[in-house]
Amino acid sequence: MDAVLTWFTTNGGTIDSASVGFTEFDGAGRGAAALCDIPEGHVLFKIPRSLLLSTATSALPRRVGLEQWRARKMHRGWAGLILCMMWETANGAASRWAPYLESLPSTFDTPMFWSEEDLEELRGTSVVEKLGKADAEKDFSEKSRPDIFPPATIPSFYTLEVYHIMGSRILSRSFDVEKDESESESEGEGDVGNTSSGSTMDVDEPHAPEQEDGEDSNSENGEDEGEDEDDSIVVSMVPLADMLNARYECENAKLFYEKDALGMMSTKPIKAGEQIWNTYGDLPNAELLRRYGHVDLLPLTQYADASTSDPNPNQSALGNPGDVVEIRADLILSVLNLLSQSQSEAKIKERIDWWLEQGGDDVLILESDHQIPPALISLIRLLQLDETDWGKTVEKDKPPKPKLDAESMGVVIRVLERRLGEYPTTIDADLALLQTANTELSPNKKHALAVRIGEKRILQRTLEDARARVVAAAVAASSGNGNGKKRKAGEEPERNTGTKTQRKR
Ligand SMILES: C[S@@+](CC[C@H](N)C(=O)[O-])C[C@H]1O[C@@H](n2cnc3c(N)ncnc32)[C@H](O)[C@@H]1O
Repeated sequence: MDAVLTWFTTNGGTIDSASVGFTEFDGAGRGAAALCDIPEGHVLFKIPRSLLLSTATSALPRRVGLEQWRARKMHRGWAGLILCMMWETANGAASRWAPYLESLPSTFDTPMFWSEEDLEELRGTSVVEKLGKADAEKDFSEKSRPDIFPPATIPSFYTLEVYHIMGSRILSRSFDVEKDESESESEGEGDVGNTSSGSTMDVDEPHAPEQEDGEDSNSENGEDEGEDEDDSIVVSMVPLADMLNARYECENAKLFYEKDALGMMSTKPIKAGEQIWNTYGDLPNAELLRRYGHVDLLPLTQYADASTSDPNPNQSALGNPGDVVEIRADLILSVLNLLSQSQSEAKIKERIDWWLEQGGDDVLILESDHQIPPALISLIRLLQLDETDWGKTVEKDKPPKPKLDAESMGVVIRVLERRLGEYPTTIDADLALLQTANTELSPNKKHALAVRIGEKRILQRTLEDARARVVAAAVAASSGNGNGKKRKAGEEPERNTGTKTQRKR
């Protein structure tokens, strides 16, 4: 840490060392802490743009030749930055970033580096299919440029293993930085630095209203933005800013653009001794684990009474409030097939294509509010339409309203049941394991358990609520609902306002 801090300050970086100290945190590696009470809006440290490591600042792209660099698509995705980081490391002390690169980790707790046995613990979650290991390996072989390395350095600095290490450093530490147009034009760099947006951490305009975080990449090699790639963003390693840890909704500092530098500024008052937290976007545990190798566990009040079979409700009610469950559209299709409600394959494809063109997603997201996502209902209804109504829907150019009738509620329940069945273990078995074997479990197994339990809690509660609604609707229907109107089981009760009810009376 001392070496990197000295390098930072001797190369133009500034740290308010009366306010901020860097230290080790139990289970979270290095981080920053407040040395005195810090007010909101205070600049903790400043990183000159020249210390950012990216394809715009490394000399490698120009050395390879900008045309070649582009022709090999090194300006897209993360392959270019990975190669720059490998090359700068191979340059040893001659690299401008040598002490910084030496300070970065070379081992990671992310599932990318897990054994098959540990990965099996994540079955049912979306983590494994998003690892992008094969894509990264394909990139390594296709965009291979061993010729730019001195031959003697190849076995240690230009291997698939090092490629994965650099990819993981980018995944867990990079920032999306807007290109400084004036600077790049004056240096004649043009758009060399273009690369796809894949980082969770981003930089804000000073005092700008809170912005949505940039869309995350789904693959480790950051390649999947394709044509929508934002050419004004450069994925960059930002020394020191990448030393801040993060925790769900704890952000008290953020990186902001300044004229020739990026400034880490407090976004809230921070008390002496408190940790200084950046934000990684308050991600669900599945994504935190995939990108950063840790999970967030906070008290979840809505699950305090989580399960009657839970021997220790306090412990099991820890989790990440930002957890979600992903439901793939093909699961809905297979449920409809089972219920013999499906159209022919060609017709289904036509409707799915139309749904995607309308901006719909092929992955539906359940959140911790346990509401059935309107998009899920709308998609189910779209797939259930007869030919006449499908024709009318296309004419109207609008997907069906997310109105939950009895038929679609039946499908929703089957989809949730099937989704829950994709995990090899039940939530009660997981909670029992957490209770009985917590201290014996390896960190990987504990992390996988936290991800699984978080997702299953959401699924189970959403399913219970949906089933309760069906029962309530059936009871109301059999009693005539008090308004003379019969409802089918599962159909939503009319949400009368007090005034309406009075009028009816
Ligand atoms: C941007 S770096 C932060 C600095 C890092 N601690 C270090 O030693 O360089 C992100 C990494 O920090 C660790 N980390 C960040 N927040 C954490 C947390 N709340 N709990 C555990 N580890 C955390 C994870 O290993 C993550 O991959």
